[in-house]
Amino acid sequence: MSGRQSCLRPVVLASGSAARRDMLSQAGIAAVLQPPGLDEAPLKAELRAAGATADETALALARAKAEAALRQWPAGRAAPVVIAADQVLTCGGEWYDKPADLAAARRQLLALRGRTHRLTSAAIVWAGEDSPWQAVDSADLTMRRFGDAALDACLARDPQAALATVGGYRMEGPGLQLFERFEGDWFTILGMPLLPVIARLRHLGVVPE
Ligand SMILES: Nc1nc2c(ncn2[C@H]2C[C@H](O)[C@@H](COP(=O)(O)OP(=O)(O)OP(=O)(O)O)O2)c(=O)[nH]1
Repeated sequence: MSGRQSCLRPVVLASGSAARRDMLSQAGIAAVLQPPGLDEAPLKAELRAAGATADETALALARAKAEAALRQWPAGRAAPVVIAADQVLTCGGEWYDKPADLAAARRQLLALRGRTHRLTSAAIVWAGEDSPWQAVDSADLTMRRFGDAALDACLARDPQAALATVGGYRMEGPGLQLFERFEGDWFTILGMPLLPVIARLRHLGVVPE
């Protein structure tokens, strides 16, 4: 079969993330989008209070999103292959969440200015096994000591990024101007360790070897 998806099972992306939607689609993976509708905050707080690491937290949240999507899957339809992911931002022992508004995004970016923060992205691929396949990867991103003018220009050019991303920036957009360097996988930064996920889909026969 050509490079078409060969699996009879639908692939579900349990995410409302445009970045995850786009990276799968651009890689030629057709997925049904099913945002999990999960309130992550209480689970994240519980995990942190229990001393979970960023890796453990991102994996647990990704799994919770996959479970939420499976609960919504219509009975009687072919069981899907579910992909879910989560991303955690940490810096100097502090954990950061998606900014609530532009002012919070500005404060958060000022807090990260001139420092290196870590993005930890976890993915779950669940095809009905007792326990799902999982992968977690991190990238370290160093921000310049940018001026207020550069920050305000970035927020003005890409206000959506400030609210749709955990860091308040899009690396593939004007946010890149705030950075000095980064080390790690590009897709991990965008929100999901994509190559291991595609390798898992190959293993499951969803995409050809
Ligand atoms: N386009 C883009 N998105 C980014 C970047 N860095 C982080 N993100 C996005 C990916 C995720 O959508 C978001 C991380 O937050 P979450 O892991 O909680 O996912 P989100 O709530 O967006 O979607 P989901 O929980 O999967 O429904 O930040 C970037 O540089 N570019």
